[in-house]
Amino acid sequence: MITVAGSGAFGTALAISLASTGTPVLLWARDPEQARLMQQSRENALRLPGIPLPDSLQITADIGSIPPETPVLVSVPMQKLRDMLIAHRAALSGRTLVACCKGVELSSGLGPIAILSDLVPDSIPAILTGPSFARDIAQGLPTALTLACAEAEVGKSLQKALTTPNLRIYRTTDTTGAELGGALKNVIAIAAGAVMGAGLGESARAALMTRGYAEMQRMALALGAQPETLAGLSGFGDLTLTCTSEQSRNYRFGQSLGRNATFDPTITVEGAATAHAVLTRARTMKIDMPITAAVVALLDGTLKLRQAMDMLLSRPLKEE
Ligand SMILES: NC(=O)C1=CN([C@@H]2O[C@H](COP(=O)(O)OP(=O)(O)OC[C@H]3O[C@@H](n4cnc5c(N)ncnc54)[C@H](OP(=O)(O)O)[C@@H]3O)[C@@H](O)[C@H]2O)C=CC1
Ligand SMILES: O=C(CO)COP(=O)(O)O
Repeated sequence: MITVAGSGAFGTALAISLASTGTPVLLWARDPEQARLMQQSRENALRLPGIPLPDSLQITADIGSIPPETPVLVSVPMQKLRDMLIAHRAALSGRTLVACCKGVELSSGLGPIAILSDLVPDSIPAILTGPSFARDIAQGLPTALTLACAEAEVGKSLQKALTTPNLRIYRTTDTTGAELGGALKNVIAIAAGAVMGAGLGESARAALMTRGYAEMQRMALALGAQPETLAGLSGFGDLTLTCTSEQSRNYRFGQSLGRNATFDPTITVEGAATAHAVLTRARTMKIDMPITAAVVALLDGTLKLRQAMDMLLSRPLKEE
């Protein structure tokens, strides 16, 4: 039995994918009414409408019903992870916990692995990340993700348990690289969306993605990540997906910034809070992250898009 805690788009998609092989899967939704509706209608009409839930997928609002010692995929937005763990740590203790979120916590500057370790110290923390849209996974389209766990044997067993015919899992012990790749690419995706929304062109986007990747590497390597992890699915792979697709909420949010348009505040946009958290950390560590700084200035309204671009373009010329 595998449990997914969090019935958003990604949690539901992972639960559908795992259950599609016949594996018993429990999906926990915090809202009893939503759980009842999903169990009855066999659909997550709120987050993944139109995709049926397989028979071996059961929905519950009772987190205490998760069988002991089985792994739990924790799939809530990054800025909600702490509250969720505090509320439910008794039910989650003593097991492998796989964070399925991308970001850096604004209040602490920590990533999901450190938060899991702090709040549920008797758990084994891991992270599942990489290029994938929830709808693609739920529809059974081919997808590859990275599973990072510092305990190599636990990582191997999770890799096996989470692989399906359409979902190929690679593993690493580099949790720092995996979580930073997934967090930082969302900030660059906002910038890429802004550039495209403002009509600055695909050449500008390619430049931004490449220099954004350089920026991601500077921060991640300084924090101990392996360069191969950044070059893999969780870094370069997810950067590519998120900066080039309107399926991405971070990208669409960036587009709306570029167009000076409004964006539905209820939509999860991980890169916004993460940009602020990362810039604070970068300043303390004296790491140059001009694109992240430009995104923060756009978000805070201290620069307009054209001014942010001028700031990036007028930086001193240097070697690549
Ligand atoms: N969507 C995607 O394509 C992908 C998403 N991800 C990552 O997955 C993570 C989750 O995103 P996603 O599923 O899309 O988000 P959604 O916005 O679709 O859903 C968020 C879910 O989190 C739940 N939630 C929020 N706060 C809490 C809380 N305190 N306790 C319990 N549950 C809570 C919400 O419940 P409620 O409905 O009751 O508010 C909702 O079910 C993000 O970090 C994202 O980057 C990764 C890859 C792909
Ligand atoms: O992380 C994702 C793709 O890998 C999903 O991106 P968004 O959160 O921008 O929709």
